[in-house]
Amino acid sequence: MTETRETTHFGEQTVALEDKQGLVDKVFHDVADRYDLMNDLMSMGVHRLWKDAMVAELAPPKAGSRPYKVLDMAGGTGDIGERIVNASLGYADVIVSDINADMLRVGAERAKGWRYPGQVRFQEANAEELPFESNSFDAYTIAFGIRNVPRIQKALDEAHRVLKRGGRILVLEFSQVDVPGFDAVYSLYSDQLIPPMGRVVTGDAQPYQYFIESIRKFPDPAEFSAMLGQAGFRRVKHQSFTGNIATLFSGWKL
Ligand SMILES: C[S@@+](CC[C@H](N)C(=O)[O-])C[C@H]1O[C@@H](n2cnc3c(N)ncnc32)[C@H](O)[C@@H]1O
Repeated sequence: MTETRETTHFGEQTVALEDKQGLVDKVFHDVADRYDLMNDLMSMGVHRLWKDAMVAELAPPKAGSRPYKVLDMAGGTGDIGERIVNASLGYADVIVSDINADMLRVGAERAKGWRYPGQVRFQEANAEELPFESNSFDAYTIAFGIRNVPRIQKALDEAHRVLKRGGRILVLEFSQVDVPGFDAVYSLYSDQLIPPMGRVVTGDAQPYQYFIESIRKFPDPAEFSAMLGQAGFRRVKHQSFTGNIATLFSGWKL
């Protein structure tokens, strides 16, 4: 009898579901030290505007009678965590959590120069199995992280579990560009320029080949919104940025 193993995609490749995380971890291990520089180069700095827009949508409080706790999952080098704390003028308590210790190491180093370094904690964790108590966070954010997680639905279920009632999830992710005219230019840029740029900056084109391919495999906004609904989130909505290059999803645990 032949055993059938569950498969998924790693970029354009089909891989066993249990192998994907190791492959993803290697990608981010390889690029960790150059990750922030590459983000600026690849997006020509625009990722900063999308991240600012995400944090503006969250609008974290600047004061209150109890702590405002945020889990920034797949938080990598801490861009979102820093922005949330700054937007709250140091009031928010943020855990930047990621499965990759190298990304967190770079983040912790960067945090030494931040305005409110004491308000951000870095903690290694897998989005699929969070080591946090149920009903413990006011907000859960994840930027450009969810498409890398092998079992996306499991991660969304976990996000719902750890949020308090009344808590909010925000997911920022790349999407398929389908604006006539712009889609061809964007495809050309993604396929022809980003991997070679990755080779020059990080010494390896492969991780950036994976980044491009993984964007193409990510569910479209309607499908992903349905997954948020399946996890229990309500009032799910999304907005697109820069000709649909990125999409911000929002949902509430009611
Ligand atoms: C493209 S980076 C995004 C980093 C950061 N949020 C940002 O916007 O710059 C994706 C991150 O997802 C993390 N990641 C991948 N799989 C994960 C998982 N199962 N659990 C937690 N983090 C994961 C990677 O280690 C990586 O740091």
